[in-house]
Amino acid sequence: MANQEDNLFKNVIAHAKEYGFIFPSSEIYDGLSAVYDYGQNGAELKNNIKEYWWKFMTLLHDNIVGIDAAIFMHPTTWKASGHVDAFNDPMIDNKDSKKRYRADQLIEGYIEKLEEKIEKEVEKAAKRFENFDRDMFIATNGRVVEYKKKIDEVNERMKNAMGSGDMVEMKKIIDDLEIADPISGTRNWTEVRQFNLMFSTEIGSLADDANKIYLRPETAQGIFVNFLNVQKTGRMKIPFGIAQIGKAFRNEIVARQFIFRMREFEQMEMQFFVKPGEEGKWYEYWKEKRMRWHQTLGLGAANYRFHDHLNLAHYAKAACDIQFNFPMGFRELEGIHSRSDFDLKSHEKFSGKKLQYFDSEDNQSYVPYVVETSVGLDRMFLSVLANSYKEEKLEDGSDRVVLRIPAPLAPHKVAILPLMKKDGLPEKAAEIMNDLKYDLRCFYEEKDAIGKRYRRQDAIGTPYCITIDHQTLEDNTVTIRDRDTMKQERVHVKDLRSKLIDACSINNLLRKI
Ligand SMILES: Nc1ncnc2c1ncn2[C@@H]1O[C@H](COP(=O)(O)OP(=O)(O)OP(=O)(O)O)[C@@H](O)[C@H]1O
Repeated sequence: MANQEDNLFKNVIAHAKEYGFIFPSSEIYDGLSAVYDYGQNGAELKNNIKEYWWKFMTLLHDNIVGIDAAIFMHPTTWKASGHVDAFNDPMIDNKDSKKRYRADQLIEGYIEKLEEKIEKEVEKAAKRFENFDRDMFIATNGRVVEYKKKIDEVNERMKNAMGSGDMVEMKKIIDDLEIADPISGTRNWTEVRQFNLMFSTEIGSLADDANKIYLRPETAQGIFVNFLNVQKTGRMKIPFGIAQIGKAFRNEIVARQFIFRMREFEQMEMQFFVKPGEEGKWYEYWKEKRMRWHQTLGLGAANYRFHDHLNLAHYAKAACDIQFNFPMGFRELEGIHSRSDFDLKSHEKFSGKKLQYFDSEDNQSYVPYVVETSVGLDRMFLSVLANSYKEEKLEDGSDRVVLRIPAPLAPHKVAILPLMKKDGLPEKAAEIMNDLKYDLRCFYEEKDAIGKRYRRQDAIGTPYCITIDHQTLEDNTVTIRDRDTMKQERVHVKDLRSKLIDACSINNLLRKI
């Protein structure tokens, strides 16, 4: 990360704490690594993101229903899903810095550097030649062709090593590429070891292996095991989807970068069950739909891109990420996976129960194929927070920090500010608030000068401030101040509701998708 972006990210993190968005977990005991608590403003923002997702899935699609499965599941679930045997990350330690890394991420970092080199060559050439043909240049320039060859070769070696669980080969790749620890600068590495990411605990009073259960590492399996329950009781016809929002737990090897990679986090997942053979069509459909959902938020379309997976899981037909331009660069925000019938078939095998759908049109039973969309709620939160955070210099020479959070997601939609604490202004303000509070989350404040109060609302992203002054008592008008433009206009109290609801409603945002 470049220094400037690094500093900005640090400021975002500090701001999130100072203004009640995110606190380190159990902070009075010095915190717990990669675990965070959401504060009074964070919880509201998070709930609004959930609502935007949940309503998109379950209101806008009459063939998608939502469930809420338990975190604990029968331990065989995780045998069937492959997590007990294969939910591992390869870890490696540097003996000098004593830092721990994911071996695959070290190798990916090497590949990223080659990709950056290619981009630099492209940029240089684009400046030199008129009518520059990027694809032609990449296909023919000697240096770029070499870089690309190297990338393919490394990717192929890593894919094979990860696929077969060959950790000796993973270590060899790191040695061959002469990858050094960014901290110590040395290549004094340990062997690469597999590390299972699932947390386990015991159920009941006996602490022995027979009672061992796991904290779910993904919410998807709660959907798969309930597939027939939902299909039958909801009389669902294929294609249909099951959506869920819930906690997931992963003992991540390297948990840095604030809430981007946590050990306890939340996922918003939807499994879409389709007829075998139709998964390709639905995969494309969901890719497009999910991208539109993101872009409608208004954080800037250019901040999103697709990234196709080259290394597919053995059961996957296709997989891609929607990446977001986080402060540390483009990273995965959401995964879209065509998972075939792997999960349901595997649960059939391990449970001995049929998980088939009877298609009355074709008069046949089959195990449906699945297309999954899976987005991290905390990563969504980070994308909104980091993108909204702005340090601005104003015309009068002063500074302000403002969170330009999309209005429908803002923790508070409107601040109600009586200009003074006397002359009946607080009473009038309370009257206005009592009318608005059923539709819009309001923040009431009467302390300090109005300018100071505006700044505090800017810092928590409140899109509108309403000031009640003496004129309000005469003609029932108030001033509305817009967070982003800082412009103020005089509005009649009776017009407030419709004006504010229009701008702040999640339902209106959903209409734009
Ligand atoms: N440790 C984590 N902390 C926060 N969010 C996470 C974490 N792991 C996964 N997610 C979120 O859940 C989504 C779906 O999970 P999935 O298993 O596809 O992630 P993943 O491919 O393992 O992610 P990564 O490659 O970043 O570890 C991800 O796109 C991400 O938004």
